Amino acid sequence: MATLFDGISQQLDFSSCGEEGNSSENSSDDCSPRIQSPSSACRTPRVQHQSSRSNIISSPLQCTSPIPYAVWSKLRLCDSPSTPKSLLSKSSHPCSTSKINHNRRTLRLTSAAANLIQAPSVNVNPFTPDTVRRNSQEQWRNSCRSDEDDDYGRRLKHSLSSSEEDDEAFLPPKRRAVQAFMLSRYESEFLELECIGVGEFGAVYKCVKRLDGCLYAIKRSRRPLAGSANEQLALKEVYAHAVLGHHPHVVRYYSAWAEDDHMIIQNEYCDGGSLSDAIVKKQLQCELFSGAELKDLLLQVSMGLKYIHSSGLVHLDIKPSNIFICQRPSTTAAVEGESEEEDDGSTSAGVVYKIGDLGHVTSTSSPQVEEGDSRFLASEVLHEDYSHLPKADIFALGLTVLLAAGAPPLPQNGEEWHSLREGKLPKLPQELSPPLRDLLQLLLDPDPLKRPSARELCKHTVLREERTGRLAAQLRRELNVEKFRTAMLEKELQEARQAALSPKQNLSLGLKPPAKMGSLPRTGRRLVGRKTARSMSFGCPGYGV
Ligand SMILES: Nc1ncnc2c1ncn2[C@@H]1O[C@H](COP(=O)(O)OP(=O)(O)OP(=O)(O)O)[C@@H](O)[C@H]1O
Ligand SMILES: [Mg+2]
Repeated sequence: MATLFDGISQQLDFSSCGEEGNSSENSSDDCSPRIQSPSSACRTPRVQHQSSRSNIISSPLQCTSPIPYAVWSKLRLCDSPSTPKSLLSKSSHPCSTSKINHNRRTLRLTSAAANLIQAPSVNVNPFTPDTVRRNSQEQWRNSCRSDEDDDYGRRLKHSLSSSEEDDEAFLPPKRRAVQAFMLSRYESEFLELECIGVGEFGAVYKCVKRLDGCLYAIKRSRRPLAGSANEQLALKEVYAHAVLGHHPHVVRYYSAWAEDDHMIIQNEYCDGGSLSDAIVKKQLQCELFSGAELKDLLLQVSMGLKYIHSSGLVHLDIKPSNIFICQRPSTTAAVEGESEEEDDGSTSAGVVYKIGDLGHVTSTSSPQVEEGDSRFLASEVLHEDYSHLPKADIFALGLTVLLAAGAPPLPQNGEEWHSLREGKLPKLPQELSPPLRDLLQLLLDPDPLKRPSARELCKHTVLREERTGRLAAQLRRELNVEKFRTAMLEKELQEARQAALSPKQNLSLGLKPPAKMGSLPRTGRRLVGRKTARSMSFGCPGYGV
């Protein structure tokens, strides 16, 4: 088995993706202005052998237990008693009907055969907001065009011809024929639109799911996983997502599976990119996050952390490139799932921050610490004191907010690194309000016990005052509307009383009886045809009949 993987890994060439040697040194969390075109920087690492190894991973009860090699092996479909057989039998069907013989030449795809393996087209979800659909349409068209241009067939042809020798060495001809006509789950279920990011662990692609027509972020491990440290990280990420469930400030997880010895994770697509991207963008525009925006960021991420910590887990890799942004339409009400205590739904900036990249998550009770980015590492964790791990996340959050406030790139080690851990804040290009500055100072306190917990941050007056002010303004507006409505009702009531006193007089004058009390139209309430659907059948100009 090991030899087979060696063979396969040699064929999976990611060197053109700009991913090799992507250490934290050149990671985007430096937030130094640099423009990177992800699509040019990373060409899609296509799976060259579309093997039957594809499986959904179930989360174990103990999410941070060590994962032995044997567990990973079980994830492979070839070894699984159920899925592989069904997949293989499905995939072998077109092979047997098209009578592919095992001669090397006939393995090359004819256009007819390429049609057989054509991936299904993409459904359009009628519930997708128009803006999302419009933005994606162009990308879909481009992707479809390249598919139509036989790009996919060409890729498969190439993969088949370039890997023939390896196939010869490792696979019996019959299986090779079956594999040639297998579509990976990734290819058959998703249409890849673009590469949106490359991290230490994997590359992330913006994809549309063919079935539901919605956008997803699909993360694919860069290197084959078997037996590697990445295997642990990949599984940790999946376990953590599965255990955590849904929270508005944690990137939502949909599914994960192993494919060709690579882990694939399907997550919610965050249309605003990462906080790191947002910081770079601001720098390029010579702008800074305002005090209110910084407080909003701090509060929202604290809410996500509060949820993670209350589940007995810690993130251990909080940094700008692991915080994602979703643009929230201004009309949207409270974020689903947030309690009133936490969020009144009046987020000023119209963005929702979400914690993502759960590859370093571990449990607080039996921690297995895989240190994250050293620039954000709390001193106590470096010294292997794991007794206050949630406070390490708070420390990293403090540095993250400082970067958003315009702090220079963080040191990886050396004197400056230590000085930050002694509570010396870096110089900022803007003057923060004293309460916010003091709060950030507290987040970076060398003593983890002095740092506030995520729960405390969620209730902190410095962070909540913005929201409280906005909430008060909103309540004032609503109160004015209600006052106006009451005044109208009182007027109506007065008219009704008058009419009741002299009904005969009204009749003799030919006046209509007054409207019933309380008949004042309320917002969004229809008085006529309430039970029927709205229609425009009056031939009004401007409306199609
Ligand atoms: N859900 C998402 N929505 C939008 N963009 C995303 C999403 N997930 C990841 N990205 C983009 O991909 C980049 C890398 O993602 P991620 O942090 O999950 O990978 P990683 O390999 O674990 O990174 P690292 O270990 O360097 O932190 C992010 O910085 C971001 O630009
Ligand atoms: Mg990351």
